Amino acid sequence: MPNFQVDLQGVVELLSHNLYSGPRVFIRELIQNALDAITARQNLGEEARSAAPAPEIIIQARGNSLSISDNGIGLTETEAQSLLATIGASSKRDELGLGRSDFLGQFGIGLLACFLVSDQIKVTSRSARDPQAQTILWQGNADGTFQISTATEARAEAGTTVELESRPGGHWFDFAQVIQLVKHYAKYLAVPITVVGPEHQEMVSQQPFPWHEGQVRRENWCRENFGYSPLDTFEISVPAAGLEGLAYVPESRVSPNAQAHQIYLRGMLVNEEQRNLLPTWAPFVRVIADAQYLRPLASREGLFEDELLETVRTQIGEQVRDWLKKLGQFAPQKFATFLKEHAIALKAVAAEDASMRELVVNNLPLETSEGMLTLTEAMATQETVCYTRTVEEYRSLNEVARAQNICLINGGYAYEEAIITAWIQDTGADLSLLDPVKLLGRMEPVTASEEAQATDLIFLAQELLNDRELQVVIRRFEPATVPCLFLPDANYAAQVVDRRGRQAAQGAWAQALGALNAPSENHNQRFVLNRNHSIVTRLCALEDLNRAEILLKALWVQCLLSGHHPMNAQDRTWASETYRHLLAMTLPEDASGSDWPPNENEGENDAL
Ligand SMILES: Nc1ncnc2c1ncn2[C@@H]1O[C@H](COP(=O)(O)OP(=O)(O)OP(=O)(O)O)[C@@H](O)[C@H]1O
Repeated sequence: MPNFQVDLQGVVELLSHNLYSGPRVFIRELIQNALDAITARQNLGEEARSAAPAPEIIIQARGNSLSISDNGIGLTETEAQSLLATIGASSKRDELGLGRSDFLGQFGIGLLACFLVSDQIKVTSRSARDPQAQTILWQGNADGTFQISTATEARAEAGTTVELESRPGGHWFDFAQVIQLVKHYAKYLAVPITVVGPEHQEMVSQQPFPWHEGQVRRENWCRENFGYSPLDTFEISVPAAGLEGLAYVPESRVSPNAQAHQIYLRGMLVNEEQRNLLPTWAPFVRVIADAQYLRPLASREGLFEDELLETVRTQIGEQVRDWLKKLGQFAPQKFATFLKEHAIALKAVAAEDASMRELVVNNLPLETSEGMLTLTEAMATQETVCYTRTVEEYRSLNEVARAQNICLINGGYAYEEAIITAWIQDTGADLSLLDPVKLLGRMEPVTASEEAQATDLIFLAQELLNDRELQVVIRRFEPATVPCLFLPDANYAAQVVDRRGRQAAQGAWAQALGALNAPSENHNQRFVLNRNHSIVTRLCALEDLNRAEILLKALWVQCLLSGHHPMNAQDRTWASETYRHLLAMTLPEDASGSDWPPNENEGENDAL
């Protein structure tokens, strides 16, 4: 049966454009092969291991050519024939064809990356399996041809050398370039790598990972690599994945995009921007870690999403929670800074994640009518706790709610209502949206004679405010300094949001939204006059209904302004009238009161 034909150039094109981030990955693939060969030699057994020289990798960067030598397992002629020239063939898979966890390679394509920078790959190798093994020379070409022969010059030791020739004008094999690339991928590798240049040489691997360093160096690493000073650092470890690492929490808030982790596999860099290493609820932690057993993607530039990675995420998540707990217990000042700096990120996550919600609810103070309190503090110390959906509603009602022994929480800031409602669902806590009717129910009714005295006034106010579809009532409530109160109904916040949406919408959308969401008729709204306030007491006794009307309009306007409620055209006109009356009263000729109230028709539509 005929075999498939392979267009090598087509395959190399495919790798370079769809798999690898760029030609520079050739050096990573070569180092990984050298490292796997050293591991394979160590796997030969105790005897072979003790007879083998100390592992090392030497790279010669000569500008127009590059060679990399290892003293690993080497290749026999048969192995070279079957493994080097067959795309997809690899010696690093087990009997079931699965990648073996002690090797970095498994796909059998890595060596092809060399064709991204060279038209020729020359491999000189001597196998460590057989002391009598000959040195073989395999030469593969970008046009898809290859030759294999016995090398004219025998290697003294087992191992492999791969040589590449630069294309005209190529810069990949310059000494400085090679040093930079090797450092990038392999500076933490345990095996020594020496890069030899035309004039000097440099040892570039075997740098300690930051978790093997003292605190000062750990922090410096963070500044140099993540670009910020850490508020705190803690070690992480997931034995099931052979993972060790260091987690950094920034001193001040960082953009969510900064949640990119540095991940290494057995000392080789896989990805500097790994995203799925931590649970999404921990955007305030950035990690550098090295793992033995996580699986890389074929591109080797990310991690394969499997059960082990899921375990890593869960266990690192638990370690972040432990760190938070300890920080709260033993470093309250740092913990406070953490909460302050990362409040928005914490709240965003808490709206979705129950465990983060617990942390936020127990530790993040919210604005309440009793001062800054955490949700659990408010629930533990206050008899009745309610929340508002908007900042405006909170501002207009917090003093009055407080006086009626209701602790009011401002749920108008980002994520707060979502956290509160989710927490009520989690715990069944006795906490609800403030119902203005309930607030009204807590106010003291006036006596029958006071009610009778106020009848005309209430009737007049009802008539004046006819368009607002509200009920005017009179009660006694604290604080006595508040003469009146506008109590929107419980859906008020939703209406405000709706209204803002309609105002922001343009053209046809505005019309469509307007038709769908026409302002609803609302008879649950109340305008409450406070009989405890001296002006209201005097107003009830006032027989001059002209004056009463002016004062009622002024009270209404003041009530809207102090509660940050929206004003319509009529409210604005009344506001102008009120100011005009005030100004007229303060002028010397009007101070006698002879011309008071001033003529209603003068400057009717003047806006102040
Ligand atoms: N330095 C080396 N020493 C010994 N054998 C080598 C060396 N380099 C490559 N080989 C052999 O060539 C095979 C193919 O290498 P290649 O880099 O293409 O794929 P791989 O390393 O097996 O898998 P991956 O594509 O995941 O890197 C390897 O499996 C290995 O057997």
